[in-house]
Amino acid sequence: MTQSQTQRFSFSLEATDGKARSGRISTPRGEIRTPAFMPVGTAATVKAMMPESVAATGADILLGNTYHLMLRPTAERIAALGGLHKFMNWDKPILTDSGGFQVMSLAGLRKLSEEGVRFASHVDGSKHMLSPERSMEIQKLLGSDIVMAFDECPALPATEAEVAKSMQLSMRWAQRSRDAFGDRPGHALFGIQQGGVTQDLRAQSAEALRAIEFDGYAVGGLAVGEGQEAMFGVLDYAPDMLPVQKPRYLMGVGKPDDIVGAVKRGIDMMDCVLPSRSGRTAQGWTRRGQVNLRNARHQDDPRPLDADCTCPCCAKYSRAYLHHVFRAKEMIGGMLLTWHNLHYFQELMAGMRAAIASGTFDTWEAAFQIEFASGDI
Ligand SMILES: Nc1cc(N)c2c(=O)[nH][nH]c(=O)c2c1
Ligand SMILES: [Zn+2]
Repeated sequence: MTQSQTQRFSFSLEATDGKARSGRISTPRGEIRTPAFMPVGTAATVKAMMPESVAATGADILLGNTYHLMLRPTAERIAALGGLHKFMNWDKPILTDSGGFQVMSLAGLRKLSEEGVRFASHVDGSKHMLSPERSMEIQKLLGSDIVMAFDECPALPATEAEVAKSMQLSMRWAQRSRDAFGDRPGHALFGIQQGGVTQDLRAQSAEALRAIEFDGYAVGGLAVGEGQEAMFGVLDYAPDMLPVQKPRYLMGVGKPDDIVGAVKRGIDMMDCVLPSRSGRTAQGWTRRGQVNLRNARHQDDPRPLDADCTCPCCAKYSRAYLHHVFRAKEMIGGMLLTWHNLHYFQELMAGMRAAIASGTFDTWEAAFQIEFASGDI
């Protein structure tokens, strides 16, 4: 039986180097090499990219947003059309978030209660209810391979008492998510650790999640404006509170240096809109830092964005061309630069996986930090 025909969800830890880990997640729809970066496919598309192009960048898995898909075209319609993989022509693994985070950040008229969140759609104002049970139902209808528990991520600033109350609600919702998810061979349910920047609350959350038992564990409540130093401060201890043999997923991260720092601290999976959102706004990410292609300095530059990059954008198009098409508001600008950014993020992950496997992560990281900070682009 080939790996892709496995009927179970499993994680094998293959190498460690300090706290950094490399491994493989096996799912019925294929393997996920870790550490892994997940492009965000919000409304059943990674914006400006064909699915084949997303796969060509090296992505083994992508993320779908439950909040957006439940509102439009609805989970029931996607299920009737064969599920999210068929609907968006992506046959590799998909992780869906629970919708809770986006309801609180995007929806109108939100009312939070023990039951869940009542809200008005940002699309048409229609009224909806999202609960642990409804979130599990939606993610099952979508057919996602990795389902996220329904949680509440407190907005900053928040007092420790508010963070504690929110975390305790999320742990009750985690149990309800587990109960509603049921037994679905080949599909995984991940719990989400909360607790803000308070170590004791993080420990209480980890203990509660371990008692419920999940197939993987996310570190939530970060990348919400706390800043890199505070985020790393939490990551210095929070991943260690989670089961060693299960995947650890840091939600919503991040810039390349955030990602490297998270992997260094034991994170296996991440997702972020940054590379695709940046690609549409003329912001290129490279091994030597970030570059704004709308800047006039590029208008006569025949060089590729990154001469060391093997993506189709850098292979065939100049900075001058990218500058022009962004200035002219041509669609191809976003297409090319999104492809480059996603390619670079996957190259970053591949570099870390190889460095961890060969026990040279510290050397690799030191070289990354010097080059990334150089700004020589
Ligand atoms: N930065 C974050 C991004 C996210 N999508 C989430 C989430 O979906 N749930 N819970 C979280 O704490 C969270 C944090
Ligand atoms: Zn490139």
